[in-house]
Amino acid sequence: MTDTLTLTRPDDWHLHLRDEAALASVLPYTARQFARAIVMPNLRPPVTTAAQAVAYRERILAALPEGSDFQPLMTMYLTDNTPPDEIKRAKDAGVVALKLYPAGATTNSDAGVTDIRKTYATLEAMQREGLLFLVHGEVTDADIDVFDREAVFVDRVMTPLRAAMPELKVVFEHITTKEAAQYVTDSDRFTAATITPQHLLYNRNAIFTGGLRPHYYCLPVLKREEHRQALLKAAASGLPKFFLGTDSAPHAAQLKENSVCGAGCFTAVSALELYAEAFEAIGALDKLDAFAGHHGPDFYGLPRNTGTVTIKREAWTLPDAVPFGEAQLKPLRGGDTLNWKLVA
Ligand SMILES: NC(=O)N[C@@H](CC(=O)O)C(=O)O
Ligand SMILES: [Zn+2]
Ligand SMILES: [Zn+2]
Repeated sequence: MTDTLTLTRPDDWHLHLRDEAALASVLPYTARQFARAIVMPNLRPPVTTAAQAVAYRERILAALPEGSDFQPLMTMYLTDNTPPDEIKRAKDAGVVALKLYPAGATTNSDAGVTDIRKTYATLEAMQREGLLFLVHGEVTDADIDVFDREAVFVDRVMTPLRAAMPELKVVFEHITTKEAAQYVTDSDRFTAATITPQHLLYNRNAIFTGGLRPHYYCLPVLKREEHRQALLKAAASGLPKFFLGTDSAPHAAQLKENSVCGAGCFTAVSALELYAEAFEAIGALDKLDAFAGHHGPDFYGLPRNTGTVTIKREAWTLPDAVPFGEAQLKPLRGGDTLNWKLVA
């Protein structure tokens, strides 16, 4: 049995840091585990311009713990009206990607895209400039069952998008279904996907175990077991198109434990440990290093990190709650004992 695992220092390719006091509360957890992270732009108001992305990066750097060399990788929120000439400014400002939030699909997506064809001129500019396109892959039509929204997105949006923009690098974010896993597996080298720890560890029963469990509610929502199995297979396949993206998405506890519960699981405190648990359960710990530390930078065209981190088999209890500005934040699995621990 493996008891100590040394991994390439990993990056988180999908992360929500929020802003102000909330940012200051959650950033140290990620900066401790990861060298870099793709920072999502769904603030209120969203980060829609290069200038806003630069200002947000400054606020993140200012909130970092003393001595941290964590590097935020900035994204912008695509709208129906993002002008194509903003892409050149974005590139010059060091922005690496734009994010598609279909209007109404998830947390802070009201300003999102109503019809992707409206954005094609901007996507063409991204293809030219080499910026990546990150997609929340769910259709939002009220007549589509919530559990089918990702699979329908593959047919209605992904397939035509790939045909129209074949050399745009697209990351299908936080995939949750066998249809998405299959689509990405079969596609060419311009398409990749991130996978969260919760979608590797849980199926939709977790939301309903002994009562309604708001901390297991995120979007896209957890799916049936057959989908979880397909995601595990993809994550452990060794294919370079699948990589780590926690989608750690903090919401104050009082807004999760509420009559309307916000979507998002907060996993930043123990992200690597949760992935290790998922990979170990299928005997694939040897595949974790490339998933967490190689495939992401390779796809983004960035250098791999040179340092390492070590995780150990050691029982520890995840805190029930941590501060979140003035509020409290409940980590997924808070209060539980985890069997892997990041030690250095
Ligand atoms: N995943 C989630 O359930 N929530 C994310 C938004 C997102 O990534 O869709 C959030 O910002 O809270
Ligand atoms: Zn999303
Ligand atoms: Zn997200």
